[in-house]
Amino acid sequence: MPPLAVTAGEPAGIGPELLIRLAATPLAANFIALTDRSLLERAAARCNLAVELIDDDGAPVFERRPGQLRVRHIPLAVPEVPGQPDPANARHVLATLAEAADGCQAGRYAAVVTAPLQKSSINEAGIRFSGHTEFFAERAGAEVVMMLASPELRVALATTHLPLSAVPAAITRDGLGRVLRIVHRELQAKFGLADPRIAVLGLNPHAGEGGHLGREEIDTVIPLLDSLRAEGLHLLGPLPADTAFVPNQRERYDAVLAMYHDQALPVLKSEAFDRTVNLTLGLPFIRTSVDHGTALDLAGTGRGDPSSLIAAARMALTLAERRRAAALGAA
Ligand SMILES: NC(=O)c1ccc[n+]([C@@H]2O[C@H](COP(=O)([O-])OP(=O)(O)OC[C@H]3O[C@@H](n4cnc5c(N)ncnc54)[C@H](O)[C@@H]3O)[C@@H](O)[C@H]2O)c1
Ligand SMILES: N[C@H](C(=O)O)[C@H](O)COP(=O)(O)O
Repeated sequence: MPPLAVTAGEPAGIGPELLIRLAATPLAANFIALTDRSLLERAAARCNLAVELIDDDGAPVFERRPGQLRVRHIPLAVPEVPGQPDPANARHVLATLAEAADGCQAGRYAAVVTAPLQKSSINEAGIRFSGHTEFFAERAGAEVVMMLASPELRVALATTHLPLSAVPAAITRDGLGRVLRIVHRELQAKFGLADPRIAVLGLNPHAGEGGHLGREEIDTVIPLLDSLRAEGLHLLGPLPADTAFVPNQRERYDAVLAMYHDQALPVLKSEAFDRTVNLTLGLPFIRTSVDHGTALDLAGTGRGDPSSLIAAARMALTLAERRRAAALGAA
């Protein structure tokens, strides 16, 4: 199988140090880091870890031993200062994402795993950018859905990185319908659920309280859910978001569709910050990521927790092996 591409994200964040910690694990996967080699050397020194960096020469990938990391060198514009993102490096960060996406599409990489980047720094370089999810969607020409998943809970988002004031207008019947179909299809394909049960949250408090606290549920969500149920999708809701995550509710669904970013991610991040993975549904390639940001307060200390990156790498490996087995079975 081709290697898994891993990006380092924001050079001044904890990403490069997390890549070094990932390389030190015995995880039975071949990785290729898409970043600047000297950035990784400095990160290894900060972590006090000896990692053998091997320049990628395009040769077939060897069996990786713990402590080894293959590197495709993509140069920084300026050396990093931990904790202080420099917009001069924004194009470097985007070049690593472009190589990851194009390499996955060309079959050079089996999947991409991304470390966190600093969205504000890319915007400060004058480049409009709202996240990896949107970048990869545009690069691949695909309609996608963001999902964050822990071993206990999966949450997909109807809207991602946009101001809260823009959310109600972004919840349309067509858009929500496309999102739900992608989530349904990907729960089948990626998680092996034949008849996935999706709980859809309301937008308003108490799912609109019968129209007294907002009409989006009555005007948009309920008619859509009714029509998708008639197509055979197994949908619950719209459920009031405040109680949708209590234990007896969780038994009723395989995934939740939240209307906006902060409606559901705090639940997941507060209970499983170290084992949640961000994955992009709908792409023609496999992409997983951490559930946290650049942690600028920890960058350079070597103390960032690599658990979410390791979980993301494990999930990417599982999904890539499953995809490969399905392709071989179909051949
Ligand atoms: N996948 C991504 O690229 C991604 C994900 C989330 C946030 N971000 C970006 O990261 C930047 C900073 O975001 P933020 O400050 O809201 O959140 P953050 O996750 O960077 O930090 C929040 C708190 O959690 C701690 N923390 C985060 N990850 C940790 C880890 N692995 N180990 C130990 N502690 C950790 C930090 O030290 C901080 O106290 C923003 O630009 C945001 O957009 C990127
Ligand atoms: N919404 C994500 C989170 O809160 O973890 C994060 O911002 C990363 O999104 P991208 O994978 O699109 O960069």
